[in-house]
Amino acid sequence: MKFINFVKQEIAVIKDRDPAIKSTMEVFLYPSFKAILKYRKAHKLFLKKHYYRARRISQKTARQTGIEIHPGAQIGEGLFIDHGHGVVIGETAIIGDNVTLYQGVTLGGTGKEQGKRHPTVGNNVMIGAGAKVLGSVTIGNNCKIGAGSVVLKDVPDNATVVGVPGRIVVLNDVRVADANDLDQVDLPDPVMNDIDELKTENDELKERIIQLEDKLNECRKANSK
Ligand SMILES: CC(C)(COP(=O)(O)OP(=O)(O)OC[C@H]1O[C@@H](n2cnc3c(N)ncnc32)[C@H](O)[C@@H]1OP(=O)(O)O)[C@@H](O)C(=O)NCCC(=O)NCCS
Ligand SMILES: CC(=O)OC[C@H](N)C(=O)O
Repeated sequence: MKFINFVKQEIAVIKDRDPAIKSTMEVFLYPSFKAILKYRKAHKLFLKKHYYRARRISQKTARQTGIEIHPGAQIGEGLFIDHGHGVVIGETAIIGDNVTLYQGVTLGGTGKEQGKRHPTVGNNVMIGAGAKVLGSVTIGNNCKIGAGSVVLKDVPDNATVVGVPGRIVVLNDVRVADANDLDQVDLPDPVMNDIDELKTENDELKERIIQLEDKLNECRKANSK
């Protein structure tokens, strides 16, 4: 993409997603602007296997902006990183289009995986301040990851995830019941429920046997007359 088109796109993206911007010129002050511009350059070098030069750009940019994007990460159009401090995007992360990240977001590894070890993030996703998405997990399209969450599992499309570990609280615009909604004192006990059902069944069978024995005795009496 030509530089002028990149600038136009960035202006549109930031004006769309950040109510704090007041004038077009401010776009050049955003660390996100610099970090993404430099990432695109570093990524091209990475694809040509110029790994050292690519890393040199990304590390220098990290020092200047607080945003560390590994040149190997794959990033779609319209990424916006608001504020930026302490954002880390790992080598095998894949980010779709129109994604917003706030400060302190990590798209990182768990330290337990090799190869593809960073998250895949869908389109139109917002990841809140300080959230950590770890491992080769997939965040679906149109998801919101709450500030401060730690997400370790796949998230389906159209979900809001919050907490540590992350849990789905909204799916397809519907509030999802979760462990928080349970009565923590009288938790349901599935084994006890099964035993209760078996007891009831047993009582019914006992009753049935008594009825059949009564009938049998009546028949015997009738036959003996
Ligand atoms: C998660 C978030 C996106 C809201 O998404 P939403 O789909 O509109 O969800 P809701 O606001 O309906 O919240 C759903 C539930 O999650 C809870 N919740 C929301 N955000 C949460 C968070 N970050 N951590 C823990 N719980 C959270 C709400 O209290 C609510 O629970 P309740 O129904 O028991 O009250 C928003 O709260 C958030 O965290 N945004 C991050 C923005 C950010 O990082 N800003 C920094 C700017 S510098
Ligand atoms: C600090 C903060 O909330 O930032 C989010 C966005 N830039 C805004 O001003 O609303």
